[in-house]
Amino acid sequence: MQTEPVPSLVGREYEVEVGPVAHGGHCVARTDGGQVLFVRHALPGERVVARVTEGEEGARFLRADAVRVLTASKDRVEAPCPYAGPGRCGGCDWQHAAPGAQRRLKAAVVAEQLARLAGLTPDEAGWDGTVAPAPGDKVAKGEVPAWRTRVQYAIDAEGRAGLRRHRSHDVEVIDHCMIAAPEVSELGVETRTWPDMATVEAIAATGSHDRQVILTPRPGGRLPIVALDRPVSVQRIGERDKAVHRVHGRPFVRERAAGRTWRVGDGGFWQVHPKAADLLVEAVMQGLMPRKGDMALDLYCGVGLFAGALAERVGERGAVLGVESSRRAVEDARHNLQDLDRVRIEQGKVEQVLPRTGISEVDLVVLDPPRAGAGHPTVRHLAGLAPRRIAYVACDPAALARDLAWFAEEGYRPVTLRAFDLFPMTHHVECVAILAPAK
Ligand SMILES: C[S@@+](CC[C@H](N)C(=O)[O-])C[C@H]1O[C@@H](n2cnc3c(N)ncnc32)[C@H](O)[C@@H]1O
Repeated sequence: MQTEPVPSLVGREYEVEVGPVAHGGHCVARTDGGQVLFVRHALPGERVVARVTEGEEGARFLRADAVRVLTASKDRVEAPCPYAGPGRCGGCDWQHAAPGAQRRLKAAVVAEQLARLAGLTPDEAGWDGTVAPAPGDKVAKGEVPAWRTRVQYAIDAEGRAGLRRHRSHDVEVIDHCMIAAPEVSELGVETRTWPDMATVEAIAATGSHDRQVILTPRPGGRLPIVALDRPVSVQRIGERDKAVHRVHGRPFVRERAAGRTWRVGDGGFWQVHPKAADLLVEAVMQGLMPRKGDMALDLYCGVGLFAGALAERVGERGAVLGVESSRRAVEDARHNLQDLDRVRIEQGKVEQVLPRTGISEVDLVVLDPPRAGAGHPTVRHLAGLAPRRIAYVACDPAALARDLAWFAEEGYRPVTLRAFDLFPMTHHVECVAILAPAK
């Protein structure tokens, strides 16, 4: 039996009242017929014409862009970036919101996720309900902090650099990204052509003069001849094997944070905002209050940032075990922390490594998982180790809230929660929750 195709609603326009902001940065609205719309480029309380970008009749929800604002929110500003707006660059989704409003929207999302997925009010989570700007970021209306120390440019068919459009492979060609750090813009990726490249990533390390450009050729692309305006390290990722070939310079950058230098190789995780690493280490250490002789875990440790800060505090009698799945990051972590005898780094997935360590008790845990969160088995295992405190660093408030619900089941509750705006002009937010036994 043949089924009728469901009619697409792409391109259909609806005049709607815009409701609250949701996880993912869009606002929620409803059509007269009751269908839910996730609207980008809108703000809560506005009346807009929303044009559907994805979805069909009867779908659980439709995605849409606000293409005309009929009644504007007082939080609306003219987008400072010429590439922002419906159908344009997918990088910044909140260029049209005043900086203070962006942080209030992020706070609303965190509060909603905590309530819905963990059953916690801000008070119960030990949170003052605010999102703090990163130190030194411009926060006045119309000002844009240039915070991105790592930018991955997509290259179009004509070899021009740009950024991807929202939920699309199309490239919005740009001549300047306003949120890119000046040291990234100075690399000149946007001002030259890259005929055989699929992506070009530009990295400007914080606190050192290291710069790196990582080239990923199109299938069959030539080994590029790279003549950038300044000497930088250039890598080329092999098309088939994903192996990295050094074209020029070093295969890593050195970042400075928490009083140490960190080697970070290609593809290795490092916080993008230049103030983030220091800020998060400070928040984690303030919350954990490590003591001499403590045994600590740094899970999802990357190149060893929190393990290093912990090791210096737990001293000779203490010990730190870091766990990280990326082989390259583990090599870097071991290199970065080689002067600290009491640190060990295990390579593998946290959920697999933890059960086989044989450790039955720890004092402190740092947990900094990717967007998916840690998950119930890891949370259960950690609670079984009876730590005095756990610091959970979260780039996704939904994953944090889900894991907090598991922690509650296992007898741990948040004592403090802080939220930071480490991704201005976008909907992303970073949280640090400190957990302790509920008693
Ligand atoms: C958000 S980063 C945190 C890195 C580090 N804590 C930092 O601040 O620089 C998450 C890290 O977890 C690693 N990772 C992802 N899934 C993992 C897993 N299942 N087990 C262990 N590490 C994992 C990633 O390679 C990445 O380095």
